[in-house]
Amino acid sequence: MVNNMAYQKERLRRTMMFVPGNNPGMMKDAHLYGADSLMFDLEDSVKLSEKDAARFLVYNALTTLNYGDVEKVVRINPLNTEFGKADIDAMVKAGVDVIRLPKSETAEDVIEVDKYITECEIKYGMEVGSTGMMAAIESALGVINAYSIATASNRLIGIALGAEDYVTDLKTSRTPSGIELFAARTQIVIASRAAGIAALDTVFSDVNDEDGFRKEVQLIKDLGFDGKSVLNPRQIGPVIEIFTPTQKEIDHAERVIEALKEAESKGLGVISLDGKMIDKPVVIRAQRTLELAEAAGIYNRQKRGEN
Ligand SMILES: CC(=O)SCCNC(=O)CCNC(=O)[C@H](O)C(C)(C)COP(=O)(O)OP(=O)(O)OC[C@H]1O[C@@H](n2cnc3c(N)ncnc32)[C@H](O)[C@@H]1OP(=O)(O)O
Ligand SMILES: O=C([O-])CC(=O)C(=O)O
Ligand SMILES: [Mg+2]
Repeated sequence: MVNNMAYQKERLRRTMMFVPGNNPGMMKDAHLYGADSLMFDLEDSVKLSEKDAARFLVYNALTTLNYGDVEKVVRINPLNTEFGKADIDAMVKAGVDVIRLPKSETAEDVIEVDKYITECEIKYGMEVGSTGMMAAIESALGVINAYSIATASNRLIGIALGAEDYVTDLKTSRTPSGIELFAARTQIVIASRAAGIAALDTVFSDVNDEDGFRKEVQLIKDLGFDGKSVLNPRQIGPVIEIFTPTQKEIDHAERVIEALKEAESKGLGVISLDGKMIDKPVVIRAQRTLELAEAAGIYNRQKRGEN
């Protein structure tokens, strides 16, 4: 690994909205809906005859439109297609934040893309390492190799599940309970945590089924994911709502931290709050709740005397 500077790893990535790279109308307004990240797609939403035109459109969108603070991600075509290298070259040149590699199966897949990004950064006089990367895992082999994929490059900000391709590889299909994805989801979250990067869940295809969508979002939050890929602006609100700490959770987290301070002042390692034991892991979770609330703009730790 040659990169010496890594693209910003930590930031809110609750919602990453796919935007088809051949749809200028959607690209123009995509940042107005409140997604944390936009993922312009050059891969499976673009047919073969439009690959070059889509690359050109996304390049122009990235270099001429102002997407503000929204993170800009581009899903490229894999390097074993005739489009992969041209996609990387154009997106690095455009100054994209993150390149998403679909269908990552091995660490070598990631390393190959990392190396080509480095070549392009040098070619365009950019700082090596300034382009981030994420790897989508969409096959049984990818799931087996999740940890080696997640640790293959310093550029990686996260790994993601691509469930439509994954269930096809598994010779099954998606069900309302999501049982067929349980092992892959768990493996991806564990691998991402062990690697110190984010875990992003896959799309939910029925954009009109809000109840089913909410159930899935709650499930993936409980499993430990940081966020979810979404297909439609209507899916952004429910994810943000479910991933943002409630006032009750914030109040409880503050009381936990107060209880810790009290325990410390008394020279105790463990203290009870409402009859429940408060020890170090509970305090770490409370701190994370406050960090997430602060990142979501609904809490100010400094103002509340926390740090
Ligand atoms: C397995 C995979 O690889 S999945 C990844 C690839 N797939 C994609 O990228 C698909 C992205 N999503 C879409 O194309 C669409 O949202 C669909 C096809 C799912 C649904 O389309 P519609 O029912 O027409 O959407 P809907 O009526 O809710 O659109 C409302 C508005 O949101 C806009 N919009 C919808 N989806 C998106 C999007 N993904 N990005 C930006 N804008 C969008 C529409 O342009 C429309 O704008 P307007 O009111 O200014 O005309
Ligand atoms: O990455 C995603 O969520 C969409 C995708 O390509 C898949 O499900 O195969
Ligand atoms: Mg896919």
